[in-house]
Amino acid sequence: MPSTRALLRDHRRGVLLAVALMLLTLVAGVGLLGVSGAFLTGAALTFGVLGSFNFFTPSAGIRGLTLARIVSRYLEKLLGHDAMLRIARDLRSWFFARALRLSPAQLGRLRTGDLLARLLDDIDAVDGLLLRATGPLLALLGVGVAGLCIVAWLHPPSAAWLASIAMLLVIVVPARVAWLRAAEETLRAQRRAALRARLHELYEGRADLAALDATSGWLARVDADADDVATLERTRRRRLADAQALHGGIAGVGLLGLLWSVATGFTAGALPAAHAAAIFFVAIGLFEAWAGAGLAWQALLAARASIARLDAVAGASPAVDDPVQPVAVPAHGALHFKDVVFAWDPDARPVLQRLELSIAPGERIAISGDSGAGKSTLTALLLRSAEAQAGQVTWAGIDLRAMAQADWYARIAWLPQNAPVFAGRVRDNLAFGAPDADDATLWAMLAQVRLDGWAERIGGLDAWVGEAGVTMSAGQARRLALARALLRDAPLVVLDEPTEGLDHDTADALLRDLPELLAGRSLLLITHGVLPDGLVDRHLWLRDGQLSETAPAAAR
Ligand SMILES: Nc1ncnc2c1ncn2[C@@H]1O[C@H](COP(=O)(O)OP(=O)(O)OP(=O)(O)O)[C@@H](O)[C@H]1O
Repeated sequence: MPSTRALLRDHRRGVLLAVALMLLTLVAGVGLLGVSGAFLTGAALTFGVLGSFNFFTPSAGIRGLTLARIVSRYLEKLLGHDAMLRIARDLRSWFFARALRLSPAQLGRLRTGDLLARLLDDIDAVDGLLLRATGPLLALLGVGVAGLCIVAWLHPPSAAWLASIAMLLVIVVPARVAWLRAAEETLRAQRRAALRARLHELYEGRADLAALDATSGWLARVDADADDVATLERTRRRRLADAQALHGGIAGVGLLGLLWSVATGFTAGALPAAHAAAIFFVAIGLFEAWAGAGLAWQALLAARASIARLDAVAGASPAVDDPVQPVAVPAHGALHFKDVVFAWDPDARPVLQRLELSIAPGERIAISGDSGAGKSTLTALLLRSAEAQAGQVTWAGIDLRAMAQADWYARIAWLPQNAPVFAGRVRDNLAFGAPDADDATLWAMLAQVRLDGWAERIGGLDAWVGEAGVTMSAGQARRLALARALLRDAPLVVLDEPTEGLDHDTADALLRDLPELLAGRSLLLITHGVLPDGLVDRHLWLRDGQLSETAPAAAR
């Protein structure tokens, strides 16, 4: 799906139906006014001369138009909301899926709150584009053309006057609310996103901000952001109110002119009284309907600004893409980094420089190195969230770039540095690793990571753990994430600092148990710690972008 507009086009049938009903409602409303006006005037003028006025045709018309208006309004709301909700649903899942293709580094350039604003505010502005903006504008045009045709048929001079007033409204109203305001709408969307991002960061960092006594400073920034948004909203509302006032003024003058025009026609004998009244009331109906144009213009502008924001994320090319015809990924194999060069920034010094690494099936390797040496970068290449500028990474002799990402992930059990604990049951947190594992397997794994006592205490596999593991210690959260990774039946296990947050004895015991937990699978262990004898076959050190078997003097 290439763009937001393309997705909207997919819903055109439902939207067109709703817009047609919108038009029918407007036409019925304006027609009702015209026919009622003509009917009452005709009836009043023939009062007492029964039989000289046809009551039946207009009263049937009134009943028909009233009914048509009620039914079409009901159906318009029903179908319109249905179409809008479908668009919102599809837009959200489409945007989410498109954003997920981007690498963590690409997404990391956006603030989470900004991403959230795109997912909520911008999609809110766009899902109603067709039914709050373009649809109403088309319907207003349609009812205008229909009304003018009827008036032209009854009395051409009045139609000419009405058309001139309509032209004036078409120029004045958008000029006040919409013309040259695109940049302001973009700014408004950005400010709203900034406010949401600031609030999100306040929530996420609330404990640190409180501990540093910085909450009030942060709240002041939230207030400043909120003021910015409020100022822009006020300006927008003022413009809309101005446009409505202009509309009211022009419509008033238009109606006076029209009164004069129909009165002249009537006195000249060119226009029957009932027709004069019909023209006058049709014009009232049209002006009332056209009063909605300002809001529709504003909605159109806001939606366009939001479409640009959505497409900026959804249209971005992922740093790493799947090949057109992916190669099947063998279930077992050796992993090779061959002559790999990688820099996060093309102008910066490469983090990895002609790096060589091979892990044979079942081999266990540890990699250590100073902070910032490039250990996580190495796992990023392994996980294909970044692409090497030179050299290649292969599995069973096949370049990872020839594989579909999802197929390759099926071969890896990965424990990242900041592995999350999800709000849910203990069972849910483990099930990501092995959706089909039975309770006995889950308990056995909990015992192996020494979490069985904790799980029993809190109520077993169905006990609830709070978001981000708030009900757990850091070490428990780490072990739960480790259990999740180890439960995954994959030939290559990649553990980034598995013992971080654990006390020395627990860490040591866990590492000693690791060979048994691996059960013959390959291991790439990133660690700063001291390893028990026999855990790994080779311990490598990452320095200056290359791996060596020689430990730095400080580590010996
Ligand atoms: N997404 C990124 N964008 C730009 N630079 C990055 C990115 N990730 C890491 N770097 C840079 O690459 C270098 C290596 O970082 P990396 O995280 O791989 O080190 P590390 O060895 O894992 O460190 P630590 O032991 O502290 O986790 C650092 O200089 C870091 O600033």
